[in-house]
Amino acid sequence: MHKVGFVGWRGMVGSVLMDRMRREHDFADIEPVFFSTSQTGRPGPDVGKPVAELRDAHSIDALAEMDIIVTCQGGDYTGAVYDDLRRAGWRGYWIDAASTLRMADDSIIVLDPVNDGVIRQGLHDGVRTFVGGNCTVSLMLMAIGGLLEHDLVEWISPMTYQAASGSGAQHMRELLRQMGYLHHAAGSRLDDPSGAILDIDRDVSMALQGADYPADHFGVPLAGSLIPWIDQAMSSGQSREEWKAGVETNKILGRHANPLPIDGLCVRVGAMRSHAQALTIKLRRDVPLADIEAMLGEANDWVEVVPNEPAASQRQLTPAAVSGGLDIPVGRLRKLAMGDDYLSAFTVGDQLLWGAAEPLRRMLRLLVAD
Ligand SMILES: NC(=O)C1=CN([C@@H]2O[C@H](COP(=O)(O)OP(=O)(O)OC[C@H]3O[C@@H](n4cnc5c(N)ncnc54)[C@H](OP(=O)(O)O)[C@@H]3O)[C@@H](O)[C@H]2O)C=CC1
Ligand SMILES: N[C@@H](CC(=O)OP(=O)(O)O)C(=O)O
Repeated sequence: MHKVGFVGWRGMVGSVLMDRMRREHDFADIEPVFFSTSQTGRPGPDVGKPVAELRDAHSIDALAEMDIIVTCQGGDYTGAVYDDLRRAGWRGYWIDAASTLRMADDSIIVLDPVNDGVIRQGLHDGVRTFVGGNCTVSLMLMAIGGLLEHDLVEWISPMTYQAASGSGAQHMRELLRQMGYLHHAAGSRLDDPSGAILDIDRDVSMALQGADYPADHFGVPLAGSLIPWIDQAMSSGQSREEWKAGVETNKILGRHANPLPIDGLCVRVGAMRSHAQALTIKLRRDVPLADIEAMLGEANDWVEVVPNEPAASQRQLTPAAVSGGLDIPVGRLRKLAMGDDYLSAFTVGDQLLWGAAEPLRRMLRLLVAD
């Protein structure tokens, strides 16, 4: 049985991964060993079988005993141990949620419903480092994999609406505090439907702009507003999150020689969990909408084509509808006024599942099954 070390299992992505693995009975087929950067010696989690106490996640010797390491601990941790572990001669498989190693020459970005062939070729070639993709990239590819499979895409411009959960647990808490703060600013006037809305609006606007607005983590208001920048600035004028869309998509698809142009804007909105994105897709040729819908729906077991109708869009194409599940709805499909080879799409997915934990879980299963 493979000895599998887990690091970062109690964080947000890690907890979702543990939950999925328990549900799918994945622990039955491995010998799990749990590590911590802060709680060495404490009891391990309940995974339905006895596990040893937590080991030190910074001990290269302890890590080197593993056949496979799965880490959801974050980029700083990967940066702190990965090179030392490899230099110590470790030849095991490293499966990582962090972005640190994504663009390394000797790593593969995993999203097997889209790039199973790339992953299997990599395994055959001796690749030992497998990294989950950026959440919006993975969710976009799950949604429009059908068009890419049929080589129908000339370029894509994604405009994202990313949830607070993409920034981590403390940011989710802060979003709720911000919502509560604004509700409090409106006060009991909310109970009077005939009251003057502009009075409420004035006080809420003052609260939004006031010095006491709770924004320690985001730095600026998210509830009642939005944030049109995610991650660091690049010299290209893109945010790093926007840069990832192009480079990661092309690496996932194995399109090194002939990369697809993919570029747009990434925006944080006041959704709790689950990212949405609007896509403008330039097709290589005019294809009837019914054919496009059929290709999208057949691409994998999780994508669901939503009819371009008000009620279905409002009910099914929202963060609230998909959070906690693996479904990837895609809708608002129509040809744009620019021409019949311009397609619009809107898609949403739980970024902690297909956007983070699920591709790692499936990579682990692939290694264990081999
Ligand atoms: N959030 C997201 O949507 C996505 C995140 N990722 C990537 O995944 C990695 C991990 O992200 P995320 O899960 O958000 O990180 P978290 O901050 O939720 O967890 C990381 C680690 O923090 C430590 N920790 C300290 N205090 C607590 C606490 N009170 N509860 C739980 N853990 C605590 C734990 O380590 P220990 O047990 O060692 O103390 C934990 O493993 C990052 O590289 C991120 O970029 C990738 C895709 C999406
Ligand atoms: N940056 C994403 C979450 C994330 O962690 O992305 P990455 O794994 O590419 O760093 C967000 O803020 O929504």
